[in-house]
Amino acid sequence: MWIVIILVFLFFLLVYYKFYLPLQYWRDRQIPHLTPSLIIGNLGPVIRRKETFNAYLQKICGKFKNFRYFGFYQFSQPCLILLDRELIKQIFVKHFENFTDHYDVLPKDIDTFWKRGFPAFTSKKMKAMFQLVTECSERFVDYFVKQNTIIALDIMDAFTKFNNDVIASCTFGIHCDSLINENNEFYRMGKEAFDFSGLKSIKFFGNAFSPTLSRLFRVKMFSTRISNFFLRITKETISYRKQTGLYRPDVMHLLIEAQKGRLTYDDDDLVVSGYSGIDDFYPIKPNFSNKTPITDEDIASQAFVFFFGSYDTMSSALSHTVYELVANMDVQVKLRTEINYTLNQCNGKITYESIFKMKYLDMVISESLRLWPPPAILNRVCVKPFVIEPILPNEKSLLVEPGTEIIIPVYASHRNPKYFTNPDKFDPDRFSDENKDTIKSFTYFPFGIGPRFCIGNRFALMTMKIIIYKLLAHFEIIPVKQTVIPLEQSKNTIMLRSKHGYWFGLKPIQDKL
Ligand code: HEM
Repeated sequence: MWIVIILVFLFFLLVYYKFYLPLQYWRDRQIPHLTPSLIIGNLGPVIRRKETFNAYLQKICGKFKNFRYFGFYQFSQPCLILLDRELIKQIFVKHFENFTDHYDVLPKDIDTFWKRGFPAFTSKKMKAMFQLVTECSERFVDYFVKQNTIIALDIMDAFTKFNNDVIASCTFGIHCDSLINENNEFYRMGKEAFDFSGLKSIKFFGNAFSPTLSRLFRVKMFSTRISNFFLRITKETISYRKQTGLYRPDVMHLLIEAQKGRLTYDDDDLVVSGYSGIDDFYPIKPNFSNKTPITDEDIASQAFVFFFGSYDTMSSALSHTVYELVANMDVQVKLRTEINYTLNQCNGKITYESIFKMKYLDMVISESLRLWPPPAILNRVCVKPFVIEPILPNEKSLLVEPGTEIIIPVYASHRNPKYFTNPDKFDPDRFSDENKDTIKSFTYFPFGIGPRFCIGNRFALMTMKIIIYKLLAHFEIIPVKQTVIPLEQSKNTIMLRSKHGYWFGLKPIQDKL
């Protein structure tokens, strides 16, 4: 009997300390916040699938629009959502050293080389990779061109295969043709690693929303089979290149050079990758040095980080761009005119420089990333105490404690009518030379902000531009019977996803240049 009473007492004590007390965090500090529910915090409408994560966050940001920040609970985890541009700048840029961490699903022990200024995507190195991406794009487009008929397809599935081939080629130096052979090991392993449905979704969202719980239950995101696969192909590649002296201008080459202590830096003869690209923060004078020896395991982890960073983001960004081109046929026609003009200028063979000179292509992609940013939020974790001094009436000084998560609601900011007029309208002209200066700083963040921005941003923009260019040069992209416009977001996932998939038709253009 006593044992039962003690167990019940301990249970309530656990609930009190682990689930009830943390939910008093913002109330105790008199910070504006939404009233949370036990265990799920403020995530109720998302968990109950009443609203999409994006729509919900956008709605509550509107509710707190007169504040610079507000408190939120992801399950029992208190976090701070920033709305004020100046505060975003302070935390993500000026005082970055207080907020160097972020929550993600990558194992914490991966020392991502970005922290040490690894020069993977300088312009010179990208120029070398341009050829590899172009080859993948040509294979992708040829696959459909050969069918010589109107093809209805789920474009996200096709882009996932395309991205798989690009990363396999540019990172690991492996040739895959995933549209033709979707059974290739690289594609299968990638699919398995990034399949966040079923039990994996609990792991994924658990880790993103409640790292403490994930640590408690020792959640492991990627199976040993997957880690072994990436380690094996890395070791095979390294050994093959060492034996044969093979040179390929890819990320694996750079990592092997770093391992040998021979990594070269180039002065960045900058070709601006696009409006969304983050060139200002790029570590042009990199300080990468291998103080500790780089093992094959380190190389495999870095290569996997690139694969991981690009996997969902690329296919999502490309699918939403295609969606907008179908929903806005006038934009598609205008973009094709620019493509045909450029093709004419460079005698039918695109070059690195010509791709980056295409202004309208850049405007279309920038606008698509505004409306549909693949990661809908950015986060940082406080590592050193930081004080947010009061500015507005009723504000108090807030001590941000280590461990507190800080969030920028990117999707909500990109659709905030205060920053973007008629925010739900797809309007590439916002990014025209005449208009782009009216976009306020720290309101648009498709690739993140501050020193921990997306290391692959230039590469992503280059790849997106090449494949959209190639597709539109060969096909009119049209709605088919499964196409649903306007796009309705799925409530079954926190990822940005259309409820009805991304079905479109590729109609060959007969009178090509
Ligand atoms: C359209 C495509 C992409 C978008 C929209 C995107 C966006 C982002 C964003 C928003 C972040 C977080 C930045 C921050 O917290 O400030 C990020 C991080 C990152 N991205 Fe990308 N990304 C894309 C493609 C890529 C590609 C192609 C690669 C690699 C080749 C890549 C590699 C990474 C890496 C390594 C990180 C950092 C991960 C970490 O430090 O934990 N991304 N990306």
